[in-house]
Amino acid sequence: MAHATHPAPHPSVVFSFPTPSDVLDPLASFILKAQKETIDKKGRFTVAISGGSLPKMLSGLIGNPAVKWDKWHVFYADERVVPLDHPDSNHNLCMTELFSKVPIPAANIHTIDVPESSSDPDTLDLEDLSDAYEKQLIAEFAQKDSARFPVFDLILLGIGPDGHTCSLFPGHALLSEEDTWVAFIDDSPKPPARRLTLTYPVLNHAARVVFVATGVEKVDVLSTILDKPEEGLPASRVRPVFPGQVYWFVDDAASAKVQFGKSDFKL
Ligand SMILES: O=C1O[C@H](COP(=O)(O)O)[C@@H](O)[C@H](O)[C@H]1O
Repeated sequence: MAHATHPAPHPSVVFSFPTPSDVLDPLASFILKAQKETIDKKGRFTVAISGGSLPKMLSGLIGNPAVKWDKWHVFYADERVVPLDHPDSNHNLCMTELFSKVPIPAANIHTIDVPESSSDPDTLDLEDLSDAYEKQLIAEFAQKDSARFPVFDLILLGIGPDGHTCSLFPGHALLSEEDTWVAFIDDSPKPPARRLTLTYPVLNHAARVVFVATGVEKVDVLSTILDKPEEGLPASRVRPVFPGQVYWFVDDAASAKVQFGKSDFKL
């Protein structure tokens, strides 16, 4: 069977700033520009968001009247299978750092189906949970366009010091997932072990993927991701199909060893 040929993905764009706090305003401005372009065209803004250090880096959006929170439709790029109010939950973290501080309608935040204060989330079936989360994505995306995979307007990701992103870990079988939109993992090398994650087919159909990484603990992995993509670390494999684009918002401590060209930030 003949396969459609796609133009090669755009090279990543890397912005580096002196300190983590210098990242906040440019990142917020970038997100606002993406929001405006998208809402002007289709009236809603679909966003996937990670946990870890990322939510705190979105503080430049808090109190900004230009953010149209009622148009945001938020999914989690990955989630730990723990109660939604558990300290390990990415939703709990995003609520604490961002969503509790802004007027986003609760219905626009799509969580996995693990009740708050659930006493034994380990009894929940991971396949059922990932299927249910995929159904939430289908409800948002599949009826609005005929694309085989959802096209997020913006995916906001972090990286671990081992090069993982979402819950896609080095050497794991999930790196080869080509079909499902949401997958589960029960052997995450970083606790907690049981997680759901968006897959590469979803990440690699996004309109924009923004990685945020700061601090000296990311310095070695960032140069491997950007300068040695042939090593195949999970974050290096995020290469959205044309016209999708990857952007990096990093600080100088994290990018100190990066040879890959950096761009001046301008909107
Ligand atoms: O476990 C996770 O780790 C990554 C990276 O976290 P960070 O604290 O080093 O930024 C995060 O992006 C992901 O959402 C989370 O589940």
